[in-house]
Amino acid sequence: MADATTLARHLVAWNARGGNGQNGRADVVRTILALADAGLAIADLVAMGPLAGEMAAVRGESNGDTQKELDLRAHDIVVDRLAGAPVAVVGSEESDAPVLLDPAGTLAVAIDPLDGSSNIETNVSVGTIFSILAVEDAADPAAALLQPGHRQLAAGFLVYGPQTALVLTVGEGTEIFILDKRPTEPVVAVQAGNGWASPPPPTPTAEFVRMTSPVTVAAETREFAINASNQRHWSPSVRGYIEDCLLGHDGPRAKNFNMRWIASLVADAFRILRRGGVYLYPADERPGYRAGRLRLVYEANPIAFVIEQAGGAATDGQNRILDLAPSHLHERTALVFGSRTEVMRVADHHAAPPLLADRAPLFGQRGLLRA
Ligand SMILES: O=P(O)(O)OC[C@H]1O[C@](O)(COP(=O)(O)O)[C@@H](O)[C@@H]1O
Ligand SMILES: [Mg+2]
Ligand SMILES: [Mg+2]
Repeated sequence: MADATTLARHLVAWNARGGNGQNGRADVVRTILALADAGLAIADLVAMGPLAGEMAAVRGESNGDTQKELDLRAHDIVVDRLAGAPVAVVGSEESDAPVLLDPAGTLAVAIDPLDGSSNIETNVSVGTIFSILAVEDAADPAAALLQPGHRQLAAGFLVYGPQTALVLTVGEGTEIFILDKRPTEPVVAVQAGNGWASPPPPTPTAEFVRMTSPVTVAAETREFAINASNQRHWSPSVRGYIEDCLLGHDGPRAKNFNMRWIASLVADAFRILRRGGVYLYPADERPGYRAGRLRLVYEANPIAFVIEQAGGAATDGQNRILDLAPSHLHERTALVFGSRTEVMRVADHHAAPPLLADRAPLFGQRGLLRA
């Protein structure tokens, strides 16, 4: 359920609680509103699909990933909107080097302008992930992007799905806002002789409206998310964990599990926020995947901040994501997040990897799914 509070009102109240601009909150507010504005424009583009052009057409390559038309358009929209905010630098998935903006800006933004690019042409949810950090050295603003995730001032993501949703944390819990595009009725009273033949038309709006309560990730779950087509590349720890889930009621977990994989991190994260679950994108032995697939600075860190603030957990299998020190903007990491007890169980498997051949009726030599 939504309450009447808009994103702007929510942030103005947060700023007031912090002393109205005495501690840099006003700059964070302006930056979040600029990102929300970018989200509106990207949502419109996504909704147009092929009517707006060949959004899934491959246009280039950046940091080992292909860039599609919508990736680049989303990047341009974000940089354009952030140019009017107090932002010194943007570290984007779609740009090898950080993009320098206002030299007097106090903030750095790390961004995945369009997450879930493999879904663009399929009418499945995609999104935008963002992280806001303080610039500490005005002479080298890009250094701010390499702070560990626990130093994020704010983070969140947008999902362009059946609903356009904005998930946000400023370090005081996690909130969900839903885009409300219903027109507002005019407040002008129609009186005889006032010149109005009929009421003025309703004003179109586009407001993010807050859901009533902060979101909490269920501690327990029976649902996991992993790209199972990579099973043959997984480590014994990951195989052991997934095998236990697949054995269901008859296995060591003594309960049946469901599986979901949307292949849009934002959409999988949104589902986990709403009904629990665990997401795994582990590292594996393939070239390009040995440090994982997802990016620490603009994917894992903001998702981890949002999930922790909602009571969940996020690790690389062993270490807390928010404690990792990035060495470069496009660094990859393994990522496991979601329901706390389940994330801890995955960590237990990493701490004591099972002997695969001894224990794996599904994946071992004698298994149904031979490794
Ligand atoms: O295609 P795969 O290997 O299943 O990977 C899917 C994952 O990759 C991502 O699409 C990576 O993000 P980008 O689309 O921003 O590159 C995640 O959203 C998603 O969870
Ligand atoms: Mg992404
Ligand atoms: Mg992307």
